[in-house]
Amino acid sequence: MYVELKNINKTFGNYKASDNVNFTIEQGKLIGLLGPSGSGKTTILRMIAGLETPDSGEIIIDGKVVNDIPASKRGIGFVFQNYALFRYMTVFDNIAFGLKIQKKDKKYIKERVSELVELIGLKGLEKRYPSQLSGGQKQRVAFARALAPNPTLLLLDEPFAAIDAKVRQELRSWLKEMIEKLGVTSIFVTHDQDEAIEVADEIIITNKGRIEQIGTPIEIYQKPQTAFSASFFGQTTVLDDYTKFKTFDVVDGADKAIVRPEFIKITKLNEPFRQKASVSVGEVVKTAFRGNNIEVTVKCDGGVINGVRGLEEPAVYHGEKVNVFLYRLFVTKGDNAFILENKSLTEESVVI
Ligand SMILES: Nc1ncnc2c1ncn2[C@@H]1O[C@H](COP(=O)(O)OP(=O)(O)OP(=O)(O)O)[C@@H](O)[C@H]1O
Repeated sequence: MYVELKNINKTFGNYKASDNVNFTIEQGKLIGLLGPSGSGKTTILRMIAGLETPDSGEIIIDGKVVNDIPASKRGIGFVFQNYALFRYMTVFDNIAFGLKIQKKDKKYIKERVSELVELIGLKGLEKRYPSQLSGGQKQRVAFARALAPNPTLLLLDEPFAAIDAKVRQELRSWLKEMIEKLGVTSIFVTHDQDEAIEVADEIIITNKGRIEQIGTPIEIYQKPQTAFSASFFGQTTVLDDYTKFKTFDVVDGADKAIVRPEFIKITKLNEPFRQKASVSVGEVVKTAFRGNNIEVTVKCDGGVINGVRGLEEPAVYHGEKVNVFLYRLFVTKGDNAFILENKSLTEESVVI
């Protein structure tokens, strides 16, 4: 394991920003720390960097406990959301900054900076000042500056937050490619689920100072282990009473049932559908064109749910009665989440 946090606690006043945080990260992985505002993501990053001290617990990097090692000696690169470039320094000098502090010789600095300028695709702009760069370019320079001293670990705090939507998209894929190519273990903080899904090899979900779940984006999306991960991730609707939908097991003491649009099949009454015997009938209360599909909101006996229909399927209209079939749902009980599959599907597979 390359980075390990063991029983980390950190309190600010009477607020527990880290509550017994434990996780391990393998070398070369790109990890997303994802959670709502105030859930303790930045605190974790700052403790790893050495900018904040845990009240208890151990931070281990490359097999060594680093709690007592100052930030400057941890060999970590840091990229902040607001670029934090030195305004009165050129691109070259910004990137060279860490190397000058390390007292590297001029020849080495020149070579290293030109290698990095090439890597970030800004060759020819070495003499520009930050004010003469776009947001995306500034963030690339910040990335190169953090990489210049060959850090063993790269920490990025909301690295895309200050960048406008279109460039952000480009920068995300660029960063992912770059980190894969360099193989440097990296942890980035985000509160944006799409960003975490798209960029991270693994996601650590934080909530109220605790770790809710750790896994690949697909694992967390498909198998949320806690009530929080089930409702935080993806576009969800909560049902009033899932037992009104046919062929599901009933969980004693369940609090909520959560569905995602891809768990639902909405069909017209006369449309052929294999599980027709197990559908519920609902009424369309809203339709919205979403570019690559139509979002359809249906009021059923068990609650109001959102599903999607493809653009090539026959249209459904406001006020129309439709069939609704739920493939699966997440049921929460306390902090736990369970996945319930529609029994009509399993029964059918037994028959086959
Ligand atoms: N130096 C500090 N002094 C006092 N309270 C702090 C300090 N740093 C963080 N906190 C508090 O600790 C909690 C967790 O903060 P943290 O910045 O780690 O959350 P976050 O998940 O990164 O949130 P955001 O997405 O808003 O940045 C917050 O309630 C915050 O106000």
